[in-house]
Amino acid sequence: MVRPVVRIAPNEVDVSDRDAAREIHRARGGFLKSSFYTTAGKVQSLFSTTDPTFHSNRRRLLGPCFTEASLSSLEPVILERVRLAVRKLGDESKTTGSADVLKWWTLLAMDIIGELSFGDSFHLLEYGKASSCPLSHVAHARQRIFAYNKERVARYMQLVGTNPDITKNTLFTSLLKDASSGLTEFDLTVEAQSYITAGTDTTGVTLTYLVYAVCQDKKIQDTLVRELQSVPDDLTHRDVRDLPYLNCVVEEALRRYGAAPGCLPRVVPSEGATLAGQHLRSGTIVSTQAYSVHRDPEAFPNPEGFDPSRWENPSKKMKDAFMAFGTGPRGCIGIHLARMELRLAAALFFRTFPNARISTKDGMSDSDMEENISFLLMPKGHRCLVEVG
Ligand code: HEM
Repeated sequence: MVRPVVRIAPNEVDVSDRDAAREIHRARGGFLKSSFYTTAGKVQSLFSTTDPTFHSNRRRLLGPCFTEASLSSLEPVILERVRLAVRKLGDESKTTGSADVLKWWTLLAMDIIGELSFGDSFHLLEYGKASSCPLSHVAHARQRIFAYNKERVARYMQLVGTNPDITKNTLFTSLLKDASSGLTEFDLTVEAQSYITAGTDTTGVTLTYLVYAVCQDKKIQDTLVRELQSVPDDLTHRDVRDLPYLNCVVEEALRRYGAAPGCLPRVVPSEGATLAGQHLRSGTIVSTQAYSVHRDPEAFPNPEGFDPSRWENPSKKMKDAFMAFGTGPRGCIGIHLARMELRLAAALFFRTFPNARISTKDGMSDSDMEENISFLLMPKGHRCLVEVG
């Protein structure tokens, strides 16, 4: 029997029960983010803050920028980047015999979030790599990156100030035009930086495993390709948003390979709590993980399998157990953006390359795709080579 509450440190338990997970993450449940999220220098962002008042104020300001309606005005930018990524990986496959989808999807996600934040992409897809631009040493050069992003935010703020009508829309445009938002250049830089961190590898890696999993199963690939034949070559999000099988593939990729499967630590509130029948003292750290909840065999029979058809008619148990984007008020603000990117990129990829297959060139094998999980998921080999010809 799987135990739903397991002690993993003197003051920390892992919780894998889906109802307990909902209880921990629900609105006004009182389980705040733990100090795990506190950043060096204690600069607070929507993502990192542990203060519920700061969080609800910031979410109220930033949330409306991420609705499906707001994102639809940004779709041309996203679509242009997705088309470029698919073209570039096709070119790479033609020239070298295979293309690394992990690389291209990561550059794609970073370019998109850069352009949506600053009104200008990082142009990483044009470079074909991240190492020749100032964002290369993410772990070692936080301050340099912050200064770089601050300058880009300042440039964009100046543009909005001098020429509001012809300035490209970004995620921040409405906030900049509304002086009452009170967000400063510093605040916007902090948020943009956290979007880049939260929205790049997550989307790039999920998309990579989606391609990998579909290419592993001919029946799934054929079904998806057949459905995509109904949409035009110059497809837009409207053409693919409600495609039933594509959406099943995206949901199953998020369930099985969502790139944030690790612990989301929270603190038990002052009155203590009983979770899955276990009483926990105030201050205990409780961590849920999508990894285990997504493998609950009661909700997802044959949980290790990749089976998009399970989403054709999802049960309440499945919906309750799904937490690829977290859940509740601290759930992912980028959920609609991520789903839009996943649908567009998966659709355009399999529409353009219906015969795509995982390469065996340069020693590429399933062991490259073994799942390395810390907070995020990353394929062990840091690559996923495909042949698309
Ligand atoms: C497939 C892609 C993505 C996955 C799997 C994902 C997953 C998650 C998860 C699990 C959380 C909750 C984290 C926690 O409780 O510790 C979260 C929060 C967040 N995500 Fe995402 N994310 C994705 C894409 C994005 C994108 C594209 C953005 C771009 C802005 C983004 C921005 C954020 C932010 C700012 C938060 C914090 C929200 C808050 O606390 O109010 N994510 N995401």
